[in-house]
Amino acid sequence: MTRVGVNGYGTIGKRVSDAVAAQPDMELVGVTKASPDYGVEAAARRGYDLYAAVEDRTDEFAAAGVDLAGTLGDLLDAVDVVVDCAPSGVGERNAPVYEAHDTPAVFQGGEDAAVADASFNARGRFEAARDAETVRVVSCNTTALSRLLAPLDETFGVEKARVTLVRRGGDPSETDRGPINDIVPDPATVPSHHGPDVNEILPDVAVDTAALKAPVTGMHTHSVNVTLETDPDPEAVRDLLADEGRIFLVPEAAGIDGAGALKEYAADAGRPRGDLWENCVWEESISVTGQDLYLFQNVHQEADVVPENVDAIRAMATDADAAESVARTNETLGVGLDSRLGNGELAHTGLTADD
Ligand SMILES: NC(=O)C1=CN([C@@H]2O[C@H](COP(=O)(O)OP(=O)(O)OC[C@H]3O[C@@H](n4cnc5c(N)ncnc54)[C@H](O)[C@@H]3O)[C@@H](O)[C@H]2O)C=CC1
Ligand SMILES: O=C(OP(=O)(O)O)[C@H](O)COP(=O)(O)O
Repeated sequence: MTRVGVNGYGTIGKRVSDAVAAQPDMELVGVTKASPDYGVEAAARRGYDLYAAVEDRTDEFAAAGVDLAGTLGDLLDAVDVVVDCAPSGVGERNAPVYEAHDTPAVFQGGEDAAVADASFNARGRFEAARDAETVRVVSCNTTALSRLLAPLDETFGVEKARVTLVRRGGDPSETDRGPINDIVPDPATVPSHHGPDVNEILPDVAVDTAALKAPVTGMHTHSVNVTLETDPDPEAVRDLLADEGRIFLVPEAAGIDGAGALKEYAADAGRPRGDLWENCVWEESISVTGQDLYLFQNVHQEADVVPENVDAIRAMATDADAAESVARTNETLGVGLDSRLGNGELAHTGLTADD
């Protein structure tokens, strides 16, 4: 049983906590909060022990009537692995604390690659995390690109990938984010961090990325062009991607035309928080002209890194190999939406079309 703590209970932390708690081979020892806000209620409802992320703020919790099991240091001493889900850049500041407690740590993609011994994606770089003291799960966009480019490279060879990322401005709960009335190159320079970050996972894949931010909160959208080393027909690409457990081919017949309908579909399928853990590749967008493949994919930024965090913990703390870990994570969370509509079964929800 791997004992896990989660430091930072925000968008990613609360999802990683639930995913860890669902694993039969992991125990969620507790989560930290930086302040006694509404997140405290969510943790309490799930029965998670609460620790203060910042020692000198324990009085705030007492004043709000919130019971604490201890502080971050107590949590670190009680776990085999801590998952840092603090805001971007704060993870780097937390790193010496983890080291002082001799606690292996998983960081998130908002941190620079240098924060950890290895960058991680289960599809491309599981073994790199084996026995590492520190691992960084790459960002949501980088995770999605790695999941897509790894099988394309293995099967058809990637000569060069060019990706334009239209990033959501902020998460739905982030009222202070933007833009609210523009589409902004972000960064205006090329490449964005995503291409070099993909190379932390797939060092031999040539990839250029350019990124913008748009006034939406639901999902990121990628416009992908990959020059392959062969010229497969679109059917072969479709079949390849359909076999990837963490890619959902959005079927044309579903009438799903954007992030709003995708999120509605996920909620209807019984997904917690309407989460889409998979890359959502628009099936009808898969086009091949000679060696050039084109497609669109959507990425639920709040969710796709969650199964990767679970696998990163397993890679660091157990002997499980990539296939075993991914299968177990997918099974326990219910990752893998069915592209065939109307088959009377809503993927992995336990619901049937009659419910
Ligand atoms: N939200 C997203 O779309 C994604 C975020 N990430 C990365 O995940 C990390 C976390 O991001 P979010 O969950 O979005 O942030 P968030 O702001 O939603 O959550 C961070 C939480 O950490 C708490 N916190 C503040 N100071 C802390 C400290 N010193 N120690 C521990 N916790 C502290 C905050 O109160 C908050 O509850 C970042 O590195 C981010 O780049 C990665 C993929 C997607
Ligand atoms: O990891 C993410 O995006 P990224 O892959 O564009 O860095 C998350 O969506 C967080 O991005 P943010 O830094 O815009 O909050």
